[in-house]
Amino acid sequence: MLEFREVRKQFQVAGKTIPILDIPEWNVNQGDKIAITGPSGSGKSTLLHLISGIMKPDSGVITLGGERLSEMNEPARDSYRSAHIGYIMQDFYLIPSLTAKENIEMALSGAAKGKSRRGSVDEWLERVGLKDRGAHKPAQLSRGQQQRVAIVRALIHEPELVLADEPTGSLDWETADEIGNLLLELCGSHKQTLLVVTHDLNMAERFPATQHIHQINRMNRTLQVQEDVAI
Ligand SMILES: Nc1ncnc2c1ncn2[C@@H]1O[C@H](COP(=O)(O)OP(=O)(O)OP(=O)(O)O)[C@@H](O)[C@H]1O
Repeated sequence: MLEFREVRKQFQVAGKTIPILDIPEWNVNQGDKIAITGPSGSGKSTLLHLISGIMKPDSGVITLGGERLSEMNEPARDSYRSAHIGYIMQDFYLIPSLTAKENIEMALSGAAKGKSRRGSVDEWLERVGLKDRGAHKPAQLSRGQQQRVAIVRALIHEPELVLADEPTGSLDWETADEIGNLLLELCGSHKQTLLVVTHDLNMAERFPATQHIHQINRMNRTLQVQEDVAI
């Protein structure tokens, strides 16, 4: 469902070009559940930004669900993302002035407003243990509860692909455990593809597959060989 071919991404910083990702070939199948691990600064978030179309690669082809995402313009990538991808960001990005329910409803548009195939917003809130919290604003919720709202917002329109960037990064271990289980449970019973960037090894171990960014990124593979030699 997702293919990378000769994808390169670099950034310009203070007049210098810094290569970040160089991915010759990477394939993800529909329904795969993959934890992506790797050192800080190795390009994990950049990888998710490329997959979601938030960023474009400098060269190469990214194909998602049979569509060439890397060749779309920004509005087309944005509308592709809202229709097909659920993105759980590290800092939740809930709108502070809206209630939990209103934050979730934003992800449902047109005919789907108020209800998805897998139930109403209230049913989703109940499913994630927030039955009585729909009218609460983000500041009135704990971080774990805010993360549950962010998860429902990302999943309620039933995207084929779910991306999560450090979904347990700022949570205590017990809450992190619950959130990890919840994500796998909600995506597991459906043919949804789930890619999670995480530093949390407990979380990664729970996934059927773990891929280190070094395995995906040719440049990082070279770097790893050098590190190994240095050791
Ligand atoms: N917009 C940008 N402009 C310039 N450099 C950037 C930009 N975004 C990311 N970088 C750089 O690209 C590299 C990879 O960043 P990225 O956030 O993808 O790493 P990461 O593996 O997700 O790190 P972490 O685990 O710390 O979140 C870093 O060196 C970062 O400074």
